[in-house]
Amino acid sequence: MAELVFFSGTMDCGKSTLALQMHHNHAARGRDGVLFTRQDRAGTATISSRLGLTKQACEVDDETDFWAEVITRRTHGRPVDYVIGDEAQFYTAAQVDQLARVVDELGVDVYVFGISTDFRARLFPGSQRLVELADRVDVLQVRALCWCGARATHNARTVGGTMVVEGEQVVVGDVSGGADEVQYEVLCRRHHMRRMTAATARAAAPSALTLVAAQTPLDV
Ligand SMILES: Nc1ncnc2c1ncn2[C@@H]1O[C@H](COP(=O)(O)OP(=O)(O)O)[C@@H](O)[C@H]1O
Ligand SMILES: Cc1cn([C@H]2C[C@H](O)[C@@H](COP(=O)(O)O)O2)c(=O)[nH]c1=O
Repeated sequence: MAELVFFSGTMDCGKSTLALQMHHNHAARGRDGVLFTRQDRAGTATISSRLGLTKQACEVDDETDFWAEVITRRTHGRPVDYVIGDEAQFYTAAQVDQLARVVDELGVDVYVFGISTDFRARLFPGSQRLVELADRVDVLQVRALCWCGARATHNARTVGGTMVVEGEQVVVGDVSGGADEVQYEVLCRRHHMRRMTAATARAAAPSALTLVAAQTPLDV
């Protein structure tokens, strides 16, 4: 039976890598798939993994109708056995409904990848709808780590290393970048709630942070 699976995790935990691996494995067995993404860091119509893989994909925007995308391809003779969607947090709730319909009425497997929560630890609308509708939510097993060594569960937005809690929900960016730029850092819940990034922890207690590197996770 076809299924809608939401593969979720923090930024930088390997979601895009897994999306491209799944595509490779299915395509290698002769299955026909369509790749989608929205606002990838590397540019329009691209799925990019920090491990270096990139693949062309269809860019999703507010007008995209996944039902129509699949029906059109099938009308033109493509079987469309599966759909892979990256950066699914940026999809609209209506688009997630379309994906569920593609699974249920067309028997297409839909595998979507994205972060669940934003820099304020609030669900993105697309992710919320996926949690509501997916047959399964799979949390990626590769652990992204907080600076303290604990499993990172939250995404912080930083400017100059300091966590910010005001701003637009969507600001495309990376976990590394120029010091003054908006960037992101993954944290455990405790340090997200305390707004304690690696830079602020280092400034507050340089020796404690050095210690953390040696004994992880540490109760700081
Ligand atoms: N130089 C590297 N060597 C080995 N693994 C790396 C390297 N750079 C990134 N990675 C791996 O790639 C992961 C990020 O993969 P990516 O698919 O881009 O993440 P996501 O889509 O979840 O943001 C990191 O968690 C790490 O495991
Ligand atoms: C937390 C958060 C993230 N984003 C953006 C930043 C990146 O462009 C993507 C996540 O990409 P990744 O492949 O999972 O690293 O989302 C955002 O716009 N708003 C946020 O709050």
